[in-house]
Amino acid sequence: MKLVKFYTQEDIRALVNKRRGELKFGEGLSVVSNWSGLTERPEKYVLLGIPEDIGVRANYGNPGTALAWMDALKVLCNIQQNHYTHVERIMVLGEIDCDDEMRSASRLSSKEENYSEKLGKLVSAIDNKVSNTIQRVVEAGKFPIVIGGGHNNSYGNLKGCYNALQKPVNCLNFDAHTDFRALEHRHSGNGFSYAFEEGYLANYFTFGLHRNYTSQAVLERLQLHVQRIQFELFEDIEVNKKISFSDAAHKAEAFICNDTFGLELDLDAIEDMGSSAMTPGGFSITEARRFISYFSKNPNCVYLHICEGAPTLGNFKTQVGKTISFLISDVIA
Ligand SMILES: N=CN[C@@H](CCC(=O)O)C(=O)O
Repeated sequence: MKLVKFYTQEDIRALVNKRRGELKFGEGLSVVSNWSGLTERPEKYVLLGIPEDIGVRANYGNPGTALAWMDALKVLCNIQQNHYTHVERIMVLGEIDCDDEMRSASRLSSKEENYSEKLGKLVSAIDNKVSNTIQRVVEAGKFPIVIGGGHNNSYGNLKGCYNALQKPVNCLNFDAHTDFRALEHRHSGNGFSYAFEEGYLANYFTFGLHRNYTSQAVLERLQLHVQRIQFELFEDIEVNKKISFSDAAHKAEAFICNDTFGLELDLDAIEDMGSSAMTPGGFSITEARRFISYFSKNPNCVYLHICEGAPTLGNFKTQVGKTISFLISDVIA
């Protein structure tokens, strides 16, 4: 099983639009071309893409998340390299090899019997690749920045951390949805419920949950585990103003950040962002940047996953990659 397609320096340089007198980020961005030696590398952050949308399709959502990674990398390679952007802190690993699964998914007809379950099996195959890869990166003492892909990949991130660290980890999720759906076939709506059920996820906090898109069944499931699962509604933060953004963030921090945790951001939490579940009412890009910038710098944070971006679904195709690139640069700055 091939886990990762490692990128070469030439792959990265080919994405740069050179301009005389300027140094673009991609001109200084280093790559790691195999697993050996990762531990010795000086860069803390390891960038990795997951070009798949099978999890979203298996969750009856709109496809398109497979394209977010390359769009984001292209934009990142063309931001400026200067003393604020710190290219020396990050390296590119490459992408999870999803080719076989994407090919198999494209051969399935949505009309055929057990279509979603068949997609779910392909999602499980990607889960294995993601968890093995994250395990290796975390074991090397590095901080993975993972660009999805669907939110199904939260499961592989958490399992990989569990295997590397030999303990369940907490998770802080900036998201309109809990993705704590039923333990049916694997898809983008049950990454956290599966990780919780299988013991990889300890405490879980969803920041900015949309009340209109959370079923009563999910709310009751969360309530069963109130000691370990909490959320703050988007409406209470931004509409009713029952709690300020910073008080809600501090509540999440107290619940999650006193132990090892993963940080997840679903782009569908951001207003008008191209994503499977795009919303006209959500957080601003600047709020998302402030959140990720703050929490990713906590010493207990072990990875960041930015997911569900679907450039072709948005009003502004180029803005998904640019938003992801802002978020990556906020982490390393
Ligand atoms: N990861 C996203 N999950 C959401 C969104 C589904 C959708 O695409 O509409 C969910 O399952 O509710």
